[in-house]
Amino acid sequence: MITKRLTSITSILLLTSTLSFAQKQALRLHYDKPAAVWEETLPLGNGRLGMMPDGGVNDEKIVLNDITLWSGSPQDANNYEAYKQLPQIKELLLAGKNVEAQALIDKDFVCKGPGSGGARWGCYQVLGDLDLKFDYSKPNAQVTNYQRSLSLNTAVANCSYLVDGVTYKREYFTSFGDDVNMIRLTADKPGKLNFSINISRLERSATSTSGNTLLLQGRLDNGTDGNGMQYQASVKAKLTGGTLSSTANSLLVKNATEVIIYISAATDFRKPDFKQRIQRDLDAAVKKPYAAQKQQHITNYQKLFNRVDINLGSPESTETTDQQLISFHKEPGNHKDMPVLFFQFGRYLSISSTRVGLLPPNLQGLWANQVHTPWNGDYHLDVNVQMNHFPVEVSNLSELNLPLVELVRGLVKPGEKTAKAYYNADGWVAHVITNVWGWTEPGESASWGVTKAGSGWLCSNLWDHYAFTNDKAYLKSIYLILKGSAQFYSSILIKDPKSGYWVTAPSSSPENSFVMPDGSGRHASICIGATIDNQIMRELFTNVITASKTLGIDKSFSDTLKLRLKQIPPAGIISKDGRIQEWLEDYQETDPQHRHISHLYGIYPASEITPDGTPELAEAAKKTLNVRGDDGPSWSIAYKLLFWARLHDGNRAYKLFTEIMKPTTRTDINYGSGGGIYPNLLSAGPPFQIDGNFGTTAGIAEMLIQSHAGYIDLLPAIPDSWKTSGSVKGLKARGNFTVDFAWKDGKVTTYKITSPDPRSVRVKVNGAIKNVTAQKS
Ligand SMILES: C[C@@H]1O[C@@H](O)[C@@H](O)[C@H](O)[C@@H]1O
Repeated sequence: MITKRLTSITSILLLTSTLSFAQKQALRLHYDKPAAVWEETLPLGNGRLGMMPDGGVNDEKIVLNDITLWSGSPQDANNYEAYKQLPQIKELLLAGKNVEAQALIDKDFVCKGPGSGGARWGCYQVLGDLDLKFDYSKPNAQVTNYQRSLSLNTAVANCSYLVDGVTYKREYFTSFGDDVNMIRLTADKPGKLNFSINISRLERSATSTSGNTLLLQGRLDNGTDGNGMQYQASVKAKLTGGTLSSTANSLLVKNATEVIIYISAATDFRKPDFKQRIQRDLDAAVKKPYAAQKQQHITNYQKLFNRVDINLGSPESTETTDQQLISFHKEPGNHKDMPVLFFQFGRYLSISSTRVGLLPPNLQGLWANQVHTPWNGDYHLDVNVQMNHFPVEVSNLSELNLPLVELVRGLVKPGEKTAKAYYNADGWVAHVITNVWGWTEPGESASWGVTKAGSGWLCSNLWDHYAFTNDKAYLKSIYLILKGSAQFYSSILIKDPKSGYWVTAPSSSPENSFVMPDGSGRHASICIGATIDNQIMRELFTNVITASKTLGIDKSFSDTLKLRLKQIPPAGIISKDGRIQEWLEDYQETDPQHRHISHLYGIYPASEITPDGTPELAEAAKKTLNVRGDDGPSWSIAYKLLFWARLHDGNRAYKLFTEIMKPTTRTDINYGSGGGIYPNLLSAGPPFQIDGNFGTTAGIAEMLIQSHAGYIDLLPAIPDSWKTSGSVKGLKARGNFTVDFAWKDGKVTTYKITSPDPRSVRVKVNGAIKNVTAQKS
């Protein structure tokens, strides 16, 4: 009886009042000292430009970024003779000679040239460093009242401190509106601001001034004649009081009371007129009143950020964020503010690191302080770039999936060449890594480089955007991408006489290897029909069949895929010891705790293995995860969190959240264990790698709402520590539904489901699945 009444108008009223409390949450990162290292600086960005100020009192260093700044250039490193080796490679594999097949692949079936290790492949690079050197009347005067913060509600950072009776304030934002970086400095006593402005870069740069404009210009190495991408940053300062002058390579501010610094930057990536654009943006920004610019920035940012609220019933912590992280890791149960802060920080990072019409977030989003970034700061396709987009749909930032869609669309043509060169196959393929130059070739080593799950996995992200938006026009616009990928996998399958299944060959499970079962103790990576290939094909073929039906096209191709679904291996095969096999054969792993868990792709992002639909496989998956352990780079722990959430074990998922949230300062490149979170809440591989942030954000949402199993599931994996009470506003479910709900003692008390096209929807509330009618949003 109660439940029935609760879905009426009264519940909605009840709900709305609860949520208005949530909306007032102040979400910020804050500290009581300047950043001592880059991993303590505050990330600001507007999806194209970025800056990370350290808040230094005497010397402020601000690292600048532009998401398009890449060295290297387009190249064709396909080995067009490679497909001729395929018959022999397949023969060796079917004969169980995996090591020999791998050797042949290393010889003739990888990319030509140095691949990702070469200058032509390129890497994402830092733009430069802006340095502000301050003169205070009493140089070594004591600094007091220091505070530094970043508001997630406004995407504005601040710092302030007191020196010699003068309060100095700085405000920073990367404008969502004027598309320039802006820094406003004030002193509460007239004429107290004295500092120099310098800009520099470690290499390939020239700093100069033209009038009172400071310029940093250069050209990166394209790996051929050295004349690669051009870039420029132009800096202007607007003063209240005092004087501005310039030297050959710096600006000098004397006796000012307020200074606004504007940094406009761009590259010639798809923009030959980039210099005009920089000047236009700079001139326009300098003319506008600051308060209006700041308000415009906040309004544009909040259009995305304010769509979602989460409240776990605890007030904002009073500790500084670095202290809060330490306290949380010590006593997770007592600090429910951290999951909310970390979740919303993930949404903030999505909004700040990509924008429609440009590039998706790379391994470091868009924040880099090096010329040579770890793993080239590229787009890894065997979990990393996909994980960067795991949270965007459910956390109501759907349009931020579109830059990835366009990156993938750009891989189809080069991917068709690669499919022909290596497999003489139809369709298109991409392997383990790509860059802004359209790389689809295998990598330079067989041990990791010939995994071809990347393109199929990307299609899963593309499908998700359709599943969550229900946008048929979008589906039509991506259909040929999905079809081309399905064509590739379908056309390279061979029949494995031993298992009778049709499988991919050569195949491999991302970056993992096994012990040869021939007693030689040798290790190999190359096999036939790795589990992830089978799971990706099952999901992709099913999606293409659904798309062709929805669009009323391509029936014959859809029928070939229906046949293929009967021929390829199932989503999971249970091994002798009760786990999900990573490979078609029950090989012994070389590293049972390996960071990649690719054979559980069928649980997330796919939904081929579910507790209700495939209970045995779900149990086997739990065994697999228990052996894999809870350690690894942040992305790996975040992925395990997602699996346990999909397996509906909220407490285990929460335990993994606490594992992720361990404070770290390590920055060495580490493949194995490690993980951790830096004082600025960015996630560590180590080093800094943003997929841990995004994977965890998706994981928190997955504990509160799921919609992949054919119904909307509220609180599917809520941990005990969140059960007391809480509320959510604006999370999304597949079918283009927006869901607000609240709970008490682990039970949903009220919920509201809306949609632009209201219709009946199945929802699971407190264990019961029912049909309700969504309301018009
Ligand atoms: C960027 C790198 O990508 C893969 O190689 C992962 O296995 C590593 O852990 C790292 O995340």
